Amino acid sequence: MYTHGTSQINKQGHLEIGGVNTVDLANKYGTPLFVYDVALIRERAIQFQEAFKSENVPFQVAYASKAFSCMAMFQLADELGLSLDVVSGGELYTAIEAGFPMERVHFHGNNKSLAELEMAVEAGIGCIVVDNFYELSELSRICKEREHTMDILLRITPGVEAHTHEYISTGQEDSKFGFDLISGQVHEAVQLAHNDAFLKLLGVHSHIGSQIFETTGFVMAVEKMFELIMEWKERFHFTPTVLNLGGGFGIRYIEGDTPLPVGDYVIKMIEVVKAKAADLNLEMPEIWIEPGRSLVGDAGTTLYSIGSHKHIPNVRDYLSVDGGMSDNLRPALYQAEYEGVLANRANDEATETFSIAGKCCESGDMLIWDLPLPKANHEDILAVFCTGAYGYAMANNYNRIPRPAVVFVEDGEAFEVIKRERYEDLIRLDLPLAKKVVK
Ligand SMILES: Cc1ncc(COP(=O)(O)O)c(C=O)c1O
Ligand SMILES: N[C@@H](CCCC[NH3+])C(=O)O
Repeated sequence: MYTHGTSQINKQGHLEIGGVNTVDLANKYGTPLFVYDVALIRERAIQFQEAFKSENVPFQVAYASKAFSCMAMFQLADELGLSLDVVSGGELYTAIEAGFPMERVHFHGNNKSLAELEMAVEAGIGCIVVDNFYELSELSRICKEREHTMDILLRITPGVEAHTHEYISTGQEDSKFGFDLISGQVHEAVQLAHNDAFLKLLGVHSHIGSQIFETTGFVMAVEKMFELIMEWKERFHFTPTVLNLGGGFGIRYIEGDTPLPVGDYVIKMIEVVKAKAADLNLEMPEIWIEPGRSLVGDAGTTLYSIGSHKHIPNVRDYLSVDGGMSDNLRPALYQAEYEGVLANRANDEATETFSIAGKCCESGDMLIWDLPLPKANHEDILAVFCTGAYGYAMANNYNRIPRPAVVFVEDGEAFEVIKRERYEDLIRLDLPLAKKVVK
């Protein structure tokens, strides 16, 4: 079994996470169930922060909350001294309700609504990452009306293509995100923002993509940024004090995935920024990053109850579980791959090969193809690893399947942080047909 974080197999042969028996968790909270290894989240946050501290560089590590957001997660992020990257009014609202310090909130998004911008300004958040000209002018107006000065970054698409799935690659020229560099629109944006009375332009942001295993793309993005900085210095007398290099640090989902230790990405970024700043005789800027997946991804495990088994002679064995694309859209959306074990028989030898199907009414609702497992049936619990990022966050009610519960585990204790949806929750916003349909 792939052991990571605090996961291990206990004396009964059960998968244990955070010192808690996952079979007990499944019995107590039901399945599907997301289980988060809090110690692993802490460890990752500390590794990112320590890398910056070891190089004595001013920094912010902002948790990209789109990976998994709920009030308890935001409170944990606060406790860990992380900043918070939000991309919608909903994420911001969750942060406000969680009591997250607003000065450490950064707001992203390629189409923030006017109501969202107003909400962010009124909440007094720390920074807005401006994505386009429309947002720039509307934010300027909103701040002017309120005589509120807002710190901003400009998001640029540096023209760097990350080696990852095309749906999660964001740094290339042909992208919906940010100001384009090749056409020169970024210069116009810098000039406008720098001259604005109520916007304080701190610097620039780039996010080249997600699930990245190497540092080359980040290095290229930094190099591009410094070419721009020299131009802005000369043309507009503007020198950024903040460079935000985004997130995207990869994790190991399956054997063969080769992420770097998180500190290595940071050290490499610092090395190039320091060298470039020294070369060009510029002051060292603050470096901000925004990890999502690498903070919570492999800390999450989903427990499912196994149900039906379909054996097709000489073709395949399907084992169906009580969740699927409703709690993990990634296999259907990105052909993402996962590993899993039987949580209740984690030591048993894998003698069979099963393909794990979800229960949604879609042939594409497959969680794992060809998973080696012991002979399994409806009495078993399947644990799927590394579901902590973009799992619950992208969960949905397709087929009116209620979304699972989420528990945090640490030091032998479990805390429910999101309740399981009930059927009543599914119809909470439904309204009955107002009048009889006239035929
Ligand atoms: C702007 C921005 N920052 C940070 C992230 C977090 O990425 P990841 O979860 O891969 O670290 C994303 C998502 O890809 C993003 O779009
Ligand atoms: N949701 C994606 C990543 C997109 C990240 C946001 N820009 C995933 O599961 O890999």
